[in-house]
Amino acid sequence: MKKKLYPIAITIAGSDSGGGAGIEADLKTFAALGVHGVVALTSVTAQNTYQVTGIHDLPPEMVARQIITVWEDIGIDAGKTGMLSNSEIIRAVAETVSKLGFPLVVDPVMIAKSGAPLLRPEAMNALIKYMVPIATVITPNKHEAEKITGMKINNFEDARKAAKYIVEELGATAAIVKGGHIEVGEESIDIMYYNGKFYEFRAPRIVDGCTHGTGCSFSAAIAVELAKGRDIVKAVKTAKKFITMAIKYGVKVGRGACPVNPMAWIEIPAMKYHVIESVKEALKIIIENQKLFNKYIPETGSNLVMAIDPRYAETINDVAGVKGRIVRYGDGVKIVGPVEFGASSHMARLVLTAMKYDPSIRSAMNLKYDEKLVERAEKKGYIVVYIDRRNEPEEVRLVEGRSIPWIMETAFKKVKRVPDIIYDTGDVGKEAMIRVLGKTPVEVVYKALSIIRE
Ligand SMILES: Cc1ncc(COP(=O)(O)OP(=O)(O)O)c(N)n1
Ligand SMILES: Cc1ncsc1CCOP(=O)(O)O
Repeated sequence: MKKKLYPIAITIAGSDSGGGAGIEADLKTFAALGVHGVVALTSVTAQNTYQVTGIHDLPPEMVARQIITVWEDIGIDAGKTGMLSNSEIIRAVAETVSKLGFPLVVDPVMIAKSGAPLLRPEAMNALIKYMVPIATVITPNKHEAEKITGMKINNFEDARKAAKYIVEELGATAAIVKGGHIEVGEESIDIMYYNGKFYEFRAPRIVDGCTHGTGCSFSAAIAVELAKGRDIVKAVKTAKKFITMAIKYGVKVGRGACPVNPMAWIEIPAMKYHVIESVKEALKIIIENQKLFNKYIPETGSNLVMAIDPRYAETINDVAGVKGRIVRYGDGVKIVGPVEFGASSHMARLVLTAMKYDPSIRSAMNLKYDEKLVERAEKKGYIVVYIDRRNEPEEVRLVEGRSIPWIMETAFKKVKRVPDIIYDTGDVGKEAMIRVLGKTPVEVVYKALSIIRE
């Protein structure tokens, strides 16, 4: 069968005016995972990260009409439901989806993270009676699974029983009981029952991540993978990876539970590509001027680095640099290895610390200390800071990796901003060094060239 270039996924769900959950989270998820998303809106909510102040349900015929209208022209390969709000909407959706017959992920939304009810109490039975049997996959959390099954879920054994019950007694094809609030440990474990077997999906638990919209985005990601024709197990595996990243790199806005970030899935790889290209572009300028740089490459070698966006940069693995560094070679220089993330330790930590003070400073390079370079930098009006490494406290010296952050912190304290240049004249076993900082590698290299040139 010929593969479709644009698989279509539908979200049948409510709108979250805060942009974190509901159709807003679903459409971001659809786009990030590469399908065309279409919508049947069920309800408009006035909502932010900590409260829901209003709910306005659409007429059930209008919900059904949206699904049918999209189907007739664009087609639907798979769908998901979110907030269905009342029993009339549930019936209209169940009837329409059953007629059209596409795979459906049911996220049995009942209560918002903020605590507001999103399903009327009168609709609980309709949800169990009409939605569960047509679910290809249903994705309840602990509370939702308890409501659907009438069981108490206190551990993974209970979660297994509930998942099996939802499939064997209530008629879903597969049921995933999400482990977010069950036996809280180092991992977040979801339990799925499907085709007579149990499956576990594990991911490291993100302690301080953003969770508003988690259920929406997770179920939307499963729907995407089903729309692409993946089997249920593969679809859930991808969705688990996807949601872990969306929680970890959440959108830190609002006073309540901050929203997940489905765009992280594509934004981070795109950024990494851009960062690598930026370092490479600047390395070309170094090679074009290698005779000038030759004299100013330190014995330990030089590195040129750039970090990804400060919203995402955490460790040296988020900073790209030259593997094996830049070294002196004949009367020029040699770029020893490829540009890679995690290739630099010293300059990467310098930039990570600088970004805490000024997120726009994402790049740096080190040069051999020469007083002429310092003089020229001062003459040019750069902010230049001298650090006396003999003042490095004992507790900093003794801890691997603490010196560079200390140098940056001390320099910042002196001039109340991230300087253009931080230099030191060395200490026992420590080579004297000039560090040039800037927004981009090209800016850093031109800054370096401007003080190297006589
Ligand atoms: C319109 C709308 N739909 C669904 C939700 C639920 O989202 P959230 O409160 O973050 O809970 P989960 O996504 O984890 O189930 C909502 N708040 N609004
Ligand atoms: C600044 C510096 N200090 C010791 S080695 C060195 C050069 C660059 O090191 P890295 O490749 O770890 O950034």
